[in-house]
Amino acid sequence: MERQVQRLRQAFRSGRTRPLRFRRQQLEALRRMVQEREEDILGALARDLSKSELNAYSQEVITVLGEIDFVLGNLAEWVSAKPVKKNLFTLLDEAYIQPQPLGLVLIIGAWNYPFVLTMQPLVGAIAAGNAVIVKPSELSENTANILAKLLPQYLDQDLYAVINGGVEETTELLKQRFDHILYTGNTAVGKIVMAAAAKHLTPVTLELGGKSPCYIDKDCDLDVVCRRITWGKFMNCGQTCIAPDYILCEATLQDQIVQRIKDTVKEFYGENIKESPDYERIINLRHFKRIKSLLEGQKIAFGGETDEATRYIAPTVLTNVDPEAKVMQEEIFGPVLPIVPVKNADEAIHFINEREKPLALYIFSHNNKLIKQMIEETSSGGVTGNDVIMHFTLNSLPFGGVGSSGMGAYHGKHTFDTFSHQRPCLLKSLKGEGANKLRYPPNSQSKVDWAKFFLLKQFNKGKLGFLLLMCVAVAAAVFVKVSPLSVLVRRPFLSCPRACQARSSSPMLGSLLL
Ligand SMILES: NC(=O)c1ccc[n+]([C@@H]2O[C@H](COP(=O)([O-])OP(=O)(O)OC[C@H]3O[C@@H](n4cnc5c(N)ncnc54)[C@H](O)[C@@H]3O)[C@@H](O)[C@H]2O)c1
Ligand SMILES: CCCCCCCCCCCCCCCCCC=O
Repeated sequence: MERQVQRLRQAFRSGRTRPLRFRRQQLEALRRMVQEREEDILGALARDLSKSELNAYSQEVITVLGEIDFVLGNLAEWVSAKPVKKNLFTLLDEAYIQPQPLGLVLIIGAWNYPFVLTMQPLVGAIAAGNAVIVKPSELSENTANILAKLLPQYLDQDLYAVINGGVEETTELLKQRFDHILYTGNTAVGKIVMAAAAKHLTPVTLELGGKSPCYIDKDCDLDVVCRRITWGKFMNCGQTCIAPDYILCEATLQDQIVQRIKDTVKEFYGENIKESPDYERIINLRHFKRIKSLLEGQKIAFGGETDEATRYIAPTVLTNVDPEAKVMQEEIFGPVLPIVPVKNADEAIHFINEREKPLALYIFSHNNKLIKQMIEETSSGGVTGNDVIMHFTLNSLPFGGVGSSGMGAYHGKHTFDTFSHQRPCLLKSLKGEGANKLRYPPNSQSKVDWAKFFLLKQFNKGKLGFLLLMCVAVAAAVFVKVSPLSVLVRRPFLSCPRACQARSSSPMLGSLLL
């Protein structure tokens, strides 16, 4: 593994990833891979998660293709130097920010959306000019294997690699030095990743999880609210990082919510949910048993059916759930939706703020002021008002967590920035040395006074006008001193009373002028 890491790092040092043309070529090749091998990719997702081709395409493949197109359309602008505002000391200099690749980066993916959660970060890492190692989750082994097979067929093998494996291999990999690690997975492992990265001072982006609350205000259209919640909660059999984990609402709304979700489940998945191609399965027996155990002692309003042989758990809603119940102590990450009654929005805000910062927060209300108040008075990785999940799909929004739900963010240009060093550049001339006398020893009160004048923002309009005039004078003085045309202007300028006045007010400034 160490040799593989060194090989990629050497390839990065060749500088091959820096030209825009190369990066575009690799992204176009990645797009070709997704298009040409769509069947293989969809087949792997079906075997891993029982995802239908339509769901796998609309939830994962389309996101990756859209990201590639978006990045290709903007990359030339992103990689360009960005001129910045200057101050009086740098007026004649060139000042800009140059985005540069970090080097060799590591992307560790999770199993629930195994294609998009590895490929979407990869798009940005390539766009930023890095060499990349992708470590897919071993739990979605079919997708991991197809990535290991396909990526080398399309991308530069010296610069982009897939390393498969589980805890042991990932632990070994984390001993290596990377220039950035983007990890997607649970919070406990996120801490392991961060600890390993700290040994090399490697920056990390941690895309973690948590219990995403969903507050339903009494002033809303419950039919619409319950449709949207049903869609986002039971997509991928509830195995979505930003699925609404639990509902907070007034107790009087519970029965209406239960009935509407029940009706919507029937509309979405039919009478026999098990037969629906749109309803997936739990990833493995461990998670199946974990989720099933959360039902113990709970009042099941509807659902609750399970089948261990096929790892099926029916869409399930629990009512009057005790905040201390087991189902409220861990991220559910499955098709179980607890309802926890609260008196009002204020109590909901208090409930949310008493717990770890979630990855997402959802608020449903006709009252936009209330939605803004809840956003203002809580914290979460992201928010969607009057819907769920959808902030994930807008790549102008940085997608990430806060607190125990993660750090850093990606999607769109945010991925490019995550995998870039924004290098500040100031290019000066060797001319105009006179102006530097102000900063050279020996220091003096007048130098400090001038420094304060030039650098502190205590100007008033009069001072600013005088200052600009002085700048013109300094520029003219420099011109007079250095330009061959000075013979045409020296005589009148030298007789200028202001230059003499300035010289008397400060020997420093005077010497700058002449
Ligand atoms: N924020 C996001 O974008 C996002 C997306 C998907 C999932 N998630 C979160 O991920 C969690 C579910 O994923 P998961 O953790 O079950 O996925 P997982 O089991 O696939 O683990 C994620 C990655 O961590 C590696 N890993 C696991 N244990 C490790 C260890 N001890 N040392 C080193 N590496 C290890 C795995 O090999 C895998 O590549 C949930 O909390 C979910 O909310 C977050
Ligand atoms: C006509 C087709 C309609 C297209 C549907 C548009 C919305 C699709 C949204 C899918 C989003 C998938 C969520 C992935 C979350 C991954 C991170 C957490 O696990």
